[in-house]
Amino acid sequence: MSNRSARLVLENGLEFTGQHFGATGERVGEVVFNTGMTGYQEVLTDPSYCGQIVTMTYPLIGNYGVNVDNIESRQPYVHGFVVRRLAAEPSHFKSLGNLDDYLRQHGILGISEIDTRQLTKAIRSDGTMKAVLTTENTPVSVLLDKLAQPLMTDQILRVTTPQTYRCPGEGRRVVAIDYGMKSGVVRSLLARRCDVIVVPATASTKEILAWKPEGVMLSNGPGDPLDAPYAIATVKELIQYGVPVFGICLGHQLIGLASGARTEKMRFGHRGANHPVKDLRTGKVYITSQNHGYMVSEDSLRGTDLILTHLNVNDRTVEGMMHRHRPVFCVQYHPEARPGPDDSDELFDEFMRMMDEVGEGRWTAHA
Ligand SMILES: NC(=O)CC[C@H](N)C(=O)O
Repeated sequence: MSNRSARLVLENGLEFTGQHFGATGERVGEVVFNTGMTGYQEVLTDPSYCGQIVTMTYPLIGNYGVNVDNIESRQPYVHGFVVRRLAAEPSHFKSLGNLDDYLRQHGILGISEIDTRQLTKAIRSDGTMKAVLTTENTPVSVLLDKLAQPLMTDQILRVTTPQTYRCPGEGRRVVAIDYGMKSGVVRSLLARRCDVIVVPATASTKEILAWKPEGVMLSNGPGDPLDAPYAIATVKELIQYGVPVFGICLGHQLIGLASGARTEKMRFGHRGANHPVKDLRTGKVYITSQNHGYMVSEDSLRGTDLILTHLNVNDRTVEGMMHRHRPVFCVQYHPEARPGPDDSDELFDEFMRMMDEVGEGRWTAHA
């Protein structure tokens, strides 16, 4: 191989050769595709992608460079980044540098000049697969042996905040459980003047309630929700206690599991900025930002206290639920947007109203 070349090898044996950018080395992950035309920096820094190699279906990436505003966490968490063409000379008034340098600084491997259409079609037909991205000369047989090993299952613990911290505000006190939270979630709460206390994923119910929260926010996060039994147990206790709870993405899945519903792995998931979701309560359709590979199974809601509130218009999968007897609701998509549309921003207002109603003793169950 030339010293600029890199390879992406999938567990089904498919091999792509391209040009490397960013860091060098070898890294394994689950290969997934995102269909957003923009938003690569938000994708790179969304901790929900920890453990995954992401390919962008839009063919030109890096064209507006990198800046300090479009980040969703402390650092990029993806295990690799795959693009068709990397823009050599970015142009944007906010741009502070290029993607190549940015990924190198953060130790993330990138590969360009890949037929991302073929790769995406392979993922769509064979489902999400393990893959290895390498700039080394490792023989394919050795790479495939590596792929035979199970992937990590402790992503949440790798990305959650090690310590509790506070983003002060004058308004309602919200404890946000950080399972790998995008900063957009805190930003949306602070925009509503909330006093936000961010706690680690392993925080106990007692620790959470000691803050006397008016509401609890369950964040997005990486991996299979079944790999976090400690989180399912805490969410179950919080629901029983009766504190208002709003869950986003992984938070939604945890509410499902804590209430006796099931989750399952999707064939290739939803990752992009234009997924249509219908609010069954109003009939209104929203264009949503999404990033998930697991979902709550609709048939498993039967017999639980959860009511289906939102459905994906493309494939009719569960996109939102609320609790019959408790002030708890959640969505599988991202009202905090970034990347993607702000259409669902009002869900944060719904959370504010719910906290007011509970605080003033006006909240009534749905049953
Ligand atoms: N963005 C998220 O919270 C993703 C949730 C979960 N890790 C999934 O892939 O389904």
